[in-house]
Amino acid sequence: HMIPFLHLANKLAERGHKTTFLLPKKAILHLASLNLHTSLITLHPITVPHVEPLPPGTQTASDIPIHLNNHLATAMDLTRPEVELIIMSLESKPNLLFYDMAHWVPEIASKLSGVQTVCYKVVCAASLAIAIVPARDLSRDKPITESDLAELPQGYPSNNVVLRGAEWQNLLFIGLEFGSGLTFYERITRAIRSCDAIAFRTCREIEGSFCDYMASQYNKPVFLTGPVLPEVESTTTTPLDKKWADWLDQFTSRSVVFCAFGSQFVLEKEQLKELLLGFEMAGKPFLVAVKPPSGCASIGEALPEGFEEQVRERGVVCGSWVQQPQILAHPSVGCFVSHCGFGSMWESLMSESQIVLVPQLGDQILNARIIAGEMKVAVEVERGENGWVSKENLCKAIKSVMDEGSEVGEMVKKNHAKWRGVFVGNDFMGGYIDNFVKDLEMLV
Ligand SMILES: O=c1ccn([C@@H]2O[C@H](COP(=O)(O)OP(=O)(O)O[C@H]3OC[C@@H](O)[C@H](O)[C@H]3O)[C@@H](O)[C@H]2O)c(=O)[nH]1
Repeated sequence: HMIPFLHLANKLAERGHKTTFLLPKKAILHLASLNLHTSLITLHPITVPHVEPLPPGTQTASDIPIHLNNHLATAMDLTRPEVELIIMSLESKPNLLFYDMAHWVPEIASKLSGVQTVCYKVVCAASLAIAIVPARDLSRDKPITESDLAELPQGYPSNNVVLRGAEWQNLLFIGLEFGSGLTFYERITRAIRSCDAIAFRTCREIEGSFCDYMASQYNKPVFLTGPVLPEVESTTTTPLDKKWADWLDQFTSRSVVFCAFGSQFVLEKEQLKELLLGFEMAGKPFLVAVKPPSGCASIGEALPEGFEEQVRERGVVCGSWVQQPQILAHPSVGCFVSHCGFGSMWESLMSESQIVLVPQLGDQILNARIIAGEMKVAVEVERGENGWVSKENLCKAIKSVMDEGSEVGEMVKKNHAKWRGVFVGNDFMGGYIDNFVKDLEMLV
């Protein structure tokens, strides 16, 4: 979630505003190149205390498997004294404090008169509206079941942007502990209830009704920042590494399939193998950048036998971080196979690639319902009954958007071009940020 906060700081800096951004040291190393206004944005380190059973040195969610995030939230809560000290010692008193899950930030703000707080949400508004609203009575003494969730909260504004059948299991985690004795539901509702304004990284054009629902549920103003993405071609952005630029350059326009699944999700080894066979089967050049699967120290251990030999001329599998926005902007890339994390969703919508979705977590499934189901700009890969994504289904989805003359491919391409025209035209993003700044000025 730190990347979109930094993108927002860049947009505020373009308009002359200063930000001090508190984040773990490791994240500073990773994100420093995204800071486009070093004179106005200070990346200030905080120390993440060790909490058992986290591996020593854990600093961010991408360091650990997702089931340990609960303990990382506890570690985050333990940074409170340091965060408070840093805020109190800033040269000039801030006007605004932005936070996400650190529900205690407004208590710090209350010690400084006239400081307003904004709870900034960088997942789709629908994912909060469907699960984390007062209309749901998810108090602790009642364990949450799939059937509790499957009943939509009263007034939820859609029958399409929903989960179906076993997909509801993906939301059961909201009833589990998420740091310092709070459930995820309690943490997020507390964080939202205590802010002065809620902000979403979304736009009215696709999520207006969900934002209105959140405003009425929490009785708070809701501000929208729009997608908040840097201009990839900008001279201030780091260019794509030569290694990848050279590799992509050898292929024809829009012929390469690129796959990435975000900063958190770790696949099972057998599922990754199956997906890789699906890429091979689709017959297009491909670049897959995913974390090594669970139980594997390196991506090499997870490759099907003889795979590297077989795909040598046209396929690469990389087990580390690549520059996703720059890769998506490369003219050889024609298809993005994505987990549909909210950041990747926006980056794919702004790109000219066809979009194939393999959503994993609850919010990603809702994002997929929005962009594949409602906007019809993407294709979601069909899963088997047990949740398995077969090589045949992945191959089918890729071919449906990449093969010349495919009706589905033509349809999503046309719809995507229409929406892309909205998002990149008429200073759409700039307009959202200008309005957001006006909203903030009214708040302070
Ligand atoms: O190799 C990579 C992988 C990812 N990235 C970048 O990392 C970001 C990933 O963000 P996403 O929101 O797509 O996905 P994450 O899985 O990391 O996010 C998390 O927060 C947002 C939620 O919607 C997701 O469900 C949650 O997993 C993107 O900006 C992407 O460009 C890289 O630059 N290189």
